[in-house]
Amino acid sequence: MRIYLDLVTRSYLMSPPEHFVVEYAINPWMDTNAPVDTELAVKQWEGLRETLVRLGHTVHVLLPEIGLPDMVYAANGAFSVDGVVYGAKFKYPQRAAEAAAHRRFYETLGWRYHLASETNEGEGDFTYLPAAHGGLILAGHGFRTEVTAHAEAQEVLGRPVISLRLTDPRIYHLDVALQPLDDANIAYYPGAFSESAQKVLAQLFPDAVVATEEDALTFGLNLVSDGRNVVLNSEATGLAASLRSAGYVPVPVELSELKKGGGSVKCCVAELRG
Ligand SMILES: CN(C)C(=N)NCCC[C@H](N)C(=O)O
Repeated sequence: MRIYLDLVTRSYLMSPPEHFVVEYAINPWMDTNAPVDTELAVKQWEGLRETLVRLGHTVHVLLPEIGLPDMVYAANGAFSVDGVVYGAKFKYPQRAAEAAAHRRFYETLGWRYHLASETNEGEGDFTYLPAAHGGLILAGHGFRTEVTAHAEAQEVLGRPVISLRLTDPRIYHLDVALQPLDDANIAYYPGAFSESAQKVLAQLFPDAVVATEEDALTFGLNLVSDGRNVVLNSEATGLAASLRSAGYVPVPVELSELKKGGGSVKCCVAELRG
């Protein structure tokens, strides 16, 4: 039987997809000719927000802005650890203005905000495990975040950063390939990483839930876990079964419209680590 030591109430930031459309293509999932149902996207997003609230968590809402259709992917706006925020600096100009909206939010909370010099996409490519090896940041590079941002994040946040190179363009952010399940363990798909990164992950996380390519491409790993409940895309039925066998409680949600922009559960949810 699994004992849920890490189960605490968490705080999240989400931004509703009121202006969500696919009018540019900056990742392999985006097709500007495929119709998007914005109303359905809002309904599905609301289902995700309600799920997190029902599980006992706090969800703050960042007002969406006209002309920033990807703002719904709130995880990409910053990365915070212990009330210190490393701001995003987006790779593509289409998303650049989102960083300022996130900055205003964190400054309202009174958190210390650091403006990044290096290109990075917040929690898209950074994650934190407080109880792994004394507190470890895992960071992806290869498609969006520059590896130089990993060193900058380590300086700003004062935690060791493990750099992991991503190699599959369909899996262009770390949070499509790997997510923490609790404060010390992860689920990940090895095939998304370089051989060396795979060795590093196997060494650091011998008890990880190892996912398949299908789990990753159904955006199953783009999950939000509170240490017990794992909220994940309803298409990822294989990963849900693996998580259940490992002692977690999968909580499927439908987010088909937001997959058209190249994201799912985790992309829509920034964790506020105060
Ligand atoms: C899980 N992923 C990939 C995220 N963390 N974010 C989704 C960003 C989608 C946006 N259209 C883009 O391409 O930037």
